[in-house]
Amino acid sequence: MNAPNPASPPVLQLEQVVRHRAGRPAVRDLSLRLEAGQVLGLLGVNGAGKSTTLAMIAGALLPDSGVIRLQGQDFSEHPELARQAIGWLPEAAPLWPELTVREHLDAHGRLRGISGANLNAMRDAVLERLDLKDISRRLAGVLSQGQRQRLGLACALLHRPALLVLDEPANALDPVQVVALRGLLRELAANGTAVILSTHQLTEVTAVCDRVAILHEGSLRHDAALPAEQHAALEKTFFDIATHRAQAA
Ligand SMILES: Nc1ncnc2c1ncn2[C@@H]1O[C@H](COP(=O)(O)OP(=O)(O)OP(=O)(O)O)[C@@H](O)[C@H]1O
Repeated sequence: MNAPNPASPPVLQLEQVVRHRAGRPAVRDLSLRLEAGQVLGLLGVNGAGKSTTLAMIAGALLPDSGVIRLQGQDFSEHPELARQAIGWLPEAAPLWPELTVREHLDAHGRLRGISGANLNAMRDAVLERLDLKDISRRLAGVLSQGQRQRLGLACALLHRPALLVLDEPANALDPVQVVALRGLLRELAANGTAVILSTHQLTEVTAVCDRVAILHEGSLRHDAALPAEQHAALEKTFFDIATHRAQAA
């Protein structure tokens, strides 16, 4: 996908980020960078630290130490950056059951200072792109799991963020929607959006990611480009790390 531009800072940069949860290290000394147009797959066994990492990137959790930069700016000094530059889909899409699909998108837009004709255009674009047009007046409380997931994605995408942070985005999607999601992520990347997605599905990573990072016990054990000829090797790399057969990369 897009080659890094040496003149502009990376969209996302983590420097030696540490985070404890319930007194135990959940993320240890994590350094990572992501350029515009890259799609990074974040892998790891249950409890490896993926969701904790994504929540810190999205600004929902603070690191204990280390720095997170967004487009070159220290996140902790510019917390408002998250709202403008990041679209986040957490593990379970946070929805209000009593609001309609359309009202969710309007609320997300207004939170980001978007209104009027702009908001209408942006809302209609994501309703169309996420195949939500026919159910736009339905309450979130009666949506199926896959529809909820698509609404969560639509909320994350509405304001056209520079960085999309997706925790298990294919969860609950049917095979047709999984393929549509792959196409959407490729299209966003081609237009310069940086994407980081956590998943347990190695097939999702080989289908859309051009880089893969593997966390194990909170530490980054692998971070490399994923050219098509290495797709078959990913399974071995993952299992070597997950079963402690590999040394730290
Ligand atoms: N809310 C929480 N309170 C306390 N500890 C937590 C909390 N959330 C996660 N942890 C702990 O932090 C560590 C990392 O968890 P995290 O959810 O980031 O892993 P994960 O890789 O996303 O796992 P999974 O694949 O199961 O979603 C685990 O040891 C987990 O038990």
